[in-house]
Amino acid sequence: MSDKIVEITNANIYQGDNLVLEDVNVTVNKGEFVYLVGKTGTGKSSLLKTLYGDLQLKQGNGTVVGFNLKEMDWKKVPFLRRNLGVVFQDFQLLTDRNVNDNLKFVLRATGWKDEKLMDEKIADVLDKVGLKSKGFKMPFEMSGGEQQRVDIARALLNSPKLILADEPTGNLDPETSDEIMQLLFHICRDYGTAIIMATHDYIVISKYPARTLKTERGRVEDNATISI
Ligand SMILES: Nc1ncnc2c1ncn2[C@@H]1O[C@H](COP(=O)(O)OP(=O)(O)OP(=O)(O)O)[C@@H](O)[C@H]1O
Repeated sequence: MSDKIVEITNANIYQGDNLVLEDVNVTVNKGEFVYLVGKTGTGKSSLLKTLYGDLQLKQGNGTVVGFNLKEMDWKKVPFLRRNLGVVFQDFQLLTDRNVNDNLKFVLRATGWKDEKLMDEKIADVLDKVGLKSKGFKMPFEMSGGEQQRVDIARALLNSPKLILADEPTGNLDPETSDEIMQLLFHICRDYGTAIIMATHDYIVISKYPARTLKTERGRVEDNATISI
């Protein structure tokens, strides 16, 4: 695979019959951190959904972590998902089981079988997000920031080259947001993981500046200047 983790060219992105984004051209390289901003309803989630195979790319071309979105047989979407990590605002942890079992559930669902290897992998990702001793906690016993760390740990399980994060600090107070941003930048810098993060939080962007894509008037503007 080249250093291009995402390459979208001349893409039109639809929700049903509605054209949401026109002539999208975006390339993201290995280890790059990219923000995705834009007013509510301008297509940030639609773009992310296209990248993780939740919305079919009908027009234009797109490659994500080596998968061709246009020619991809939809049975291959699970394979695409195994090669990228997705982090959401609302954590989406299974509430009936502890952190270890949440992570094991994902490993099993993505084809892992060896218990020892799974336990090692879980210990590794929890260590990476600073939750080494928290594997036996239930989600409801954890703060919002800790739950978001578990969500990030889950995204790291299959050593993805790309993490897509949809407003990962949306439910967090400023201090906890800061910690999550430091963690995401650390993952990006130290493991070479490309990260695309949709956000409305311009304070976060000003504190942690990076390339910014903006959805506006049906287009994606690259390296947009944003005003706070
Ligand atoms: N499942 C759907 N079916 C039909 N239209 C949809 C669907 N999801 C979103 N849309 C429409 O597509 C457009 C883009 O929505 P999208 O969720 O991508 O915007 P967004 O920028 O992510 O918004 P937000 O910041 O509120 O999350 C909106 O007009 C929305 O109403």
